Amino acid sequence: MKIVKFGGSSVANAANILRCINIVKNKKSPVIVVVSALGGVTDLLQLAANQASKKEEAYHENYEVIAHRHLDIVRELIPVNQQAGILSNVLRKLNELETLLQGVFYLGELSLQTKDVILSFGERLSSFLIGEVLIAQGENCCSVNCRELIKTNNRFGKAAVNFDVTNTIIRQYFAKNNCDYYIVPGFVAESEDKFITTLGRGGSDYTAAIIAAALDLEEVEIWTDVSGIYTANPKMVKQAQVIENINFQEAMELSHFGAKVLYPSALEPILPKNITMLIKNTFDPEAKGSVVSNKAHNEGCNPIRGISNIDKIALLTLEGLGMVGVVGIARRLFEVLSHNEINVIFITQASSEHSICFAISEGEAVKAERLINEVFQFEIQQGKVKPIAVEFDLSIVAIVGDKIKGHQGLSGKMLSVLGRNNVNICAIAQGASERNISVVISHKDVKKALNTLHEAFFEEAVVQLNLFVMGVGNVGGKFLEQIEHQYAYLKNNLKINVRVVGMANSKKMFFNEEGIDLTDYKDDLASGVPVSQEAFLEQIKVLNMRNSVFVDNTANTEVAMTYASYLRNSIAVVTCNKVACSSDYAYYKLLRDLSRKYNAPFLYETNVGAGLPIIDTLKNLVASGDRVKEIQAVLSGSLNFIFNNFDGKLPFDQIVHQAQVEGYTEPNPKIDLSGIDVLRKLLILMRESGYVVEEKDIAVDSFLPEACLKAETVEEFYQSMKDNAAHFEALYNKAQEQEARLKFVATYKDGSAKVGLQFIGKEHPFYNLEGKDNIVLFFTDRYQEQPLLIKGAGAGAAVTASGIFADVIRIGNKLN
Ligand SMILES: NC(=O)C1=CN([C@@H]2O[C@H](COP(=O)(O)OP(=O)(O)OC[C@H]3O[C@@H](n4cnc5c(N)ncnc54)[C@H](O)[C@@H]3O)[C@@H](O)[C@H]2O)C=CC1
Ligand SMILES: N[C@@H](CC=O)C(=O)O
Repeated sequence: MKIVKFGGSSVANAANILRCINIVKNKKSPVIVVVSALGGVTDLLQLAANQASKKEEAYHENYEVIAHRHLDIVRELIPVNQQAGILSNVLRKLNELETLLQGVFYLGELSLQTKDVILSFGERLSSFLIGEVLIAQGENCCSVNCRELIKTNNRFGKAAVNFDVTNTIIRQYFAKNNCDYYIVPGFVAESEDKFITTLGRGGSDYTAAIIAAALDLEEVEIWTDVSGIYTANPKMVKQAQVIENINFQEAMELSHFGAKVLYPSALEPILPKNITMLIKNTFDPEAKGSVVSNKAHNEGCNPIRGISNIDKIALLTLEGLGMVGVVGIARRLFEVLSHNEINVIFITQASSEHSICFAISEGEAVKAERLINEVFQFEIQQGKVKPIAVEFDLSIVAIVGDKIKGHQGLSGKMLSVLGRNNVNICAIAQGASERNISVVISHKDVKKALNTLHEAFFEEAVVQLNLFVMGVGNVGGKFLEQIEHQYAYLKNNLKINVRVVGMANSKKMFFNEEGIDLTDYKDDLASGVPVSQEAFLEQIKVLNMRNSVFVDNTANTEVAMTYASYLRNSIAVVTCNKVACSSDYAYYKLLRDLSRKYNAPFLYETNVGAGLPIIDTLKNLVASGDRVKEIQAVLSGSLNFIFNNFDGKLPFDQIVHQAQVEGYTEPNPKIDLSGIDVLRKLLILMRESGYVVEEKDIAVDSFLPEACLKAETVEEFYQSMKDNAAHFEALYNKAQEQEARLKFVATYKDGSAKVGLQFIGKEHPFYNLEGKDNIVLFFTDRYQEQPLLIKGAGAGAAVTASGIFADVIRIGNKLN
């Protein structure tokens, strides 16, 4: 004999019922088929009953929906010539239901006992219909009256089964009947006083388990709408996988903590008898499913079997100095909850006994608050205990596994991955069984927490980075191109999965939680919504994704001023925009402090020398105790390019334009030519060397004529260069006369810093600096005679983008 149980979604409509019948008929008979109510009907019955008890006429509309759903199934699945008798039976049951609801409406009262009768109609109707469909198909099928089979006490709503009586009745029933199929309504039972009772949440699974245990069957099949118990809720975690084998305790723990595939009560009868439970998908019968058994599973070495969550939780804290060492506080607290049937999901108590903290379902929090404050009224008046504190909008997330107890560092790992992603933990508990570690967190963080933990415990090999890219121009565009090109390499070789989730330019912003397709992001971006810095950050906060990185590829001050908000939300910042690090020292310091405080990387390697490893090298020098005493550098790729190419033949402004077209200048080339860009870079190098300096501490010796300096727009700037062509020619000629080359040099020595154009002679190491190259010489305590020298291409979209890319990979490597 076999036993299978179909959940509500499996029997939600005619098509699904036929699927179930197909599954059943593929099994060797006899088969006991336990069914739930049609999907959604129990909720509708509950709603209608509540509405009726509040004298809301709307209950009738819900009743009508219930009636039609069942009548439709008769019409769709029973041949017309056989419908009459079945329809009249269904209508009789529906009339009974309607009369009951009317009674509740007139009385304005709904007892638990009446509610059980109303709810029982769901399973009674579904089982009757499914039995009749099988009979109509010519099968030898018995419809079992579950009230005769399962006997309980009178605790309506969640009756306790009398196993002695029930087991005997079940054995006798199946011994004396000889059907191929037995259709049993789940969830419903009868008290010894002959009242209808129900078995509580997950009652149909429980019914199947009770029958399987009574008959000593080998296995119970639970057919549902998912392919088994997953490592996490697959609706929240895309990478969740089915757990093919799991033991009873782990399954119990996971289901207690919200894995809704089965309810812990369903395991109780089968656990002592070692009956296996198989969880299968009605909509994918070929999928393997999950086997729940009493076997220990040692395959692999992952001590965590799954991660689950319970939402809509409230956390209540009773605290006060008057609690310390006083016997009976906990008893009084939990007694009042128990007397009022308030289920406690999670408890933790500080060893100081100064407070007890526990979690219950949010819907019961207001009632619990009132009851507890009444119980402790005296202590509260005396100031010994504070009125109970209630926090709403919380969830519990638990990691579960039998082998947790044998592994060190799992709670540390759990807390650190959550902390790194800015998930605040309100309370922590590790069950005495050490089979789970659970934390209470804000509901808004649940998805992120589940994904982060899943990544850490199940996908350790690959870390996911979620990028939000501001600025997709010259540099930003190349950056996206490089990501697209390197995506597979990063995933396969570095185990970093880079996904661009949001992007913006100065007009529009666009988000796609699944990752933007970088092959044609331009259309997506054009279809986006108007950008604002606040809205961009807000959307990132709403998405609340793990390992989020904000990448600034603009030259914009407003954008630079948002970094603090990102870091405060534990969102890493990578930037090639020099404005933030060269603004007030206080802001630069704040950003570095926030980065440390919120464990959110703040990386800006490309601020000096584009893709050259200048800042990282400097950081390492300083961190290892070296001291920078002198800096000599050519830090402008565009100016180096311009003076290398200006030979007095082509006008100066045309060479500048060429540098801009090649992508070496700032969006506004005046920033380069006025020396501001180089000043910013020197300022950043000095700050990275440990000096507290401001912009005003660096002297700028500009080579631009007054008119160029006064130009307000890019067009005006070009015009002014054209107008002053003679000035630039004169500079060139003077250099020629001195057999020198023009280089825009940045220097720092003995507390004095300056930037300006210099005539560099042949003997100088800067003389042969080619194209758009940069060079920097660091004279330090350790590099006294021979400076540390870094040289190479210092401007250009591709090299800059690769510098930004390197910063992003640094973040990924740190997480891996
Ligand atoms: N070109 C180079 O060699 C190097 C450039 N950089 C830096 O790269 C940054 C970008 O330079 P390019 O790509 O050449 O500039 P670009 O002008 O080509 O691109 C700037 C992008 O930022 C966007 N943007 C501007 N203001 C914005 C705002 N308020 N909100 C949203 N988006 C905004 C623009 O729409 C555009 O997509 C600059 O900060 C520059 O200093 C750094 C190192 C080297
Ligand atoms: N405009 C800059 C580019 C890099 O910062 C330069 O010319 O060096």
